[in-house]
Amino acid sequence: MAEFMTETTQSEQRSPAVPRPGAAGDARGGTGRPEQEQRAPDGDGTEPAEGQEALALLERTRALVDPELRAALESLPGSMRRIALYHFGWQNADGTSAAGNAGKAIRPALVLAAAEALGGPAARAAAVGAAVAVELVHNFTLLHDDVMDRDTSRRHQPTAWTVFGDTDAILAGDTLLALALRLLAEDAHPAGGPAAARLANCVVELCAGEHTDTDMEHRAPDEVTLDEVLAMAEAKTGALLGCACALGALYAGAGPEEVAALDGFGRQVGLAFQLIDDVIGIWGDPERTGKPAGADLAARKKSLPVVAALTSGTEAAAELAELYGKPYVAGDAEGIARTALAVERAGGRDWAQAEAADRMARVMQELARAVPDPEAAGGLLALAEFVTRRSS
Ligand SMILES: CC(C)=CCC/C(C)=C/CC/C(C)=C/COP(=O)(O)OP(=O)(O)O
Repeated sequence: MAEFMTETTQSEQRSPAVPRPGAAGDARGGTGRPEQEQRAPDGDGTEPAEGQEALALLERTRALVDPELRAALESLPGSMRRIALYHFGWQNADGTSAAGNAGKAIRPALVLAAAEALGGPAARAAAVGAAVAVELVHNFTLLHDDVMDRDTSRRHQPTAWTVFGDTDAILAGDTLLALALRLLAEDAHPAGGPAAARLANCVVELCAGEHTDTDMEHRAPDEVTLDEVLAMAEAKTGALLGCACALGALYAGAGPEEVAALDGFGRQVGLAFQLIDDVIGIWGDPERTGKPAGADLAARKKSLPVVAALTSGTEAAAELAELYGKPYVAGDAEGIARTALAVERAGGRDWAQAEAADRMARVMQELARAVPDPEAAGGLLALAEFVTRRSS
């Protein structure tokens, strides 16, 4: 399977490589498992045994979703198709074909696993178009997010805006969003219409979450509360994972209560996912993540571990607030290392890991409510564990 990545590499002016703090090992998931067990799969034979089920699901998802995804992209006008195929790694910038790294496929895997959990293989087959739609929306957000954050690399290749320019990358993102909604609106399955409406609502929530995220960058360090940043993470990341599960439920013919329960499950998975993403963003190994550790600190992002640290009332919190109060100076790797250490000393890292573990406990509760049969719930559980165990 393609290499596993989370976020992107930011512009070098904003994001130096960060020496890792003395006590800090690789980014850890919130499950409290030893680092070796939490390593994301990378094809070097170190995958934990319990991650194999998720890996197999992700691979099967790519096999089911990619043909429809590619067909949808092929239907686009040439100008947009070129950028989209480049973004998914299926074409080089000059239009020649490429092997591709289209991402982990976590969201479409959740759609298919939710559909199968409630409706068996027939529901899973019916939900492939919805899985494609969710993956298109996810990639719309990535294209736009890279422009906004000036990130220069994603999935080990230059971001679309660095190759085609801001305008074209934004338009390609808009096109993917429209394509996603068209796919659902044109689906003859009775769930198509409700799924389109649900996905559209989710995009509204995502945009509001992203707005809060960027807005927080400009607010003083002592102005942002932990509740606010948790709500932001739920909107920015949890909403789409929740929606993915809800769409799977809709295609299984589930009623409103089951759909809501699956949405709740996906949101908790999404929060755990973002907590780990934020930990990786500070202490992750750049070799594995493909982005220099500390990029979020350089951008003065109010990520979850940072806000936990800032609101801890510790001496290190005051030091962190002072560091965050000053703009990042390009190339100041030592300053970033001090900032990471302050977050850690103020308890931000421990908090994020404990919170991710807590979210996983809620994930289990939500899952038991949504899919009482443990055997049917197996795929969803494997995916939930996978996202909190990853280190890239
Ligand atoms: C409206 C707007 C611009 C919203 C932005 C929302 C946004 C980008 C949230 C971050 C979510 C996230 C951690 C993505 C990486 O997903 P992944 O690691 O699953 O990516 P992959 O597909 O490369 O595997």
